[in-house]
Amino acid sequence: MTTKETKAINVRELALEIVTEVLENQKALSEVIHGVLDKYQYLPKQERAFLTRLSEGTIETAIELDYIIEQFSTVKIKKMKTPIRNILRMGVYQLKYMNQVPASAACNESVKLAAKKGFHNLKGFVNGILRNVSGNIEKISYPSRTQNIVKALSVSYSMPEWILEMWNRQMEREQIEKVLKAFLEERKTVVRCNTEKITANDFKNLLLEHEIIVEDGAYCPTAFRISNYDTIRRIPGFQEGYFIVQDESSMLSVLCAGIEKENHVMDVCAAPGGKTLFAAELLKGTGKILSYDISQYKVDFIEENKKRLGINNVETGVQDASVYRKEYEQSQDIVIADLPCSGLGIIGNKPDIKYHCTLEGIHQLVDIQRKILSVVSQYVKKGGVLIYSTCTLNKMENIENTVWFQEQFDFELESLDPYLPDALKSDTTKKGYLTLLPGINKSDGFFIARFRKR
Ligand SMILES: C[S@@+](CC[C@H](N)C(=O)[O-])C[C@H]1O[C@@H](n2cnc3c(N)ncnc32)[C@H](O)[C@@H]1O
Repeated sequence: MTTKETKAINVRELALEIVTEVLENQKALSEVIHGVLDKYQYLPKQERAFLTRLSEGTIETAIELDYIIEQFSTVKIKKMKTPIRNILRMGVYQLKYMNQVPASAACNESVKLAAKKGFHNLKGFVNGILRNVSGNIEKISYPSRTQNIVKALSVSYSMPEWILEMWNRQMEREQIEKVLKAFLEERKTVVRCNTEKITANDFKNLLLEHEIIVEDGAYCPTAFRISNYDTIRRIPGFQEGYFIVQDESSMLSVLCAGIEKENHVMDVCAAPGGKTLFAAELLKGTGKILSYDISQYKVDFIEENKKRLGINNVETGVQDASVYRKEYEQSQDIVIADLPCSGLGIIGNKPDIKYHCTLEGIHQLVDIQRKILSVVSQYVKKGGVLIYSTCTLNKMENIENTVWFQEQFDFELESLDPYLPDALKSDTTKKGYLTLLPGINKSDGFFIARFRKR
């Protein structure tokens, strides 16, 4: 592709495509953005970064952007034509959050984009609103915290009100604000070094040699927080399988399993394989891991990671965890049940979750989680361990499921403390469960419970 041809690609138009797919058509941001970035791989690094920042940022702050737009528009945001609504959102995002974009460029490019999408008649409307926002950006008044705290937090942190109301019943106000703030902060990517192939120290030095910024993880010795890289696949050591992207919360859940050499482990909802492959590493080539997921498409991700990391003691397969298989009855030392969940703990990385999640969806997930737990608990040997984890923050899917499980089955919670760094030990970890909160802990939002079969 020549420079002339790349110039013809309007990055803001691509961002509009991403924002529309996610905010209007309920698509998952990670899939849409990867699709676009793959298709336009030849775009220079800077343009890819601009595209990512503009589309992710607009989605992340959409509730606040809508609030701002409505201060300056006589037409309600919901009544606007879809492309105009999203062009305005992106325009306001550039004005408010992208200092490197001159205000005139943010306005002019938005007007041009409106025309390109066939809305010549609305050029003046777009121009008028954006110029007005630009001239008054410092004077916008936000909803009062004393009058309506839920509305105020919803606008400031772009979090749907129903989620805040639910959290209000479950968490302290101070905790909620820390979590909300952390979701909007720029995050480093966390990777786990594959010590089957390279020592943590050599891996760190390799990254530093390539001018990647590296910090040690907060809780796990082989975890690193990295930044200043182009794409994951271009990081040195990726092809060689020296590392895998994995949050420390996920690593901790595997450590809490207390895996010992020769153990037989089953990971029932395993794709893309983060926990499976860490468990395999802890087994040091001994024992066996059965690693399943619901579709071949998903299992292919585990296989891809397994091959890249050079792990042999893992057998993968397609299996619906909610369907009982007699041959596994009481066969496993450890069952890892990292179940499908509403994902409210990973909104920082996947901001689309907050718009797509519903209370009804959560109730359905609780049913699925309970169904899977009741099936896979039968695969644990007597005296074996079951780890239940989710990457969500709500009591229904976490502690309430844990209590329910203990009441229904012959399992008891067991302390996590032998497996945790001191910084994470608490009254609840002693009882057998841990809730990690972004902004308070250096991780995604996550829940881990450890059960022993009687
Ligand atoms: C939270 S993710 C698992 C992440 C994985 N444990 C890791 O650490 O990389 C949940 C997984 O459950 C899978 N899943 C959903 N329903 C399932 C079912 N009924 N049986 C098996 N897997 C299922 C999804 O495809 C998804 O990959």
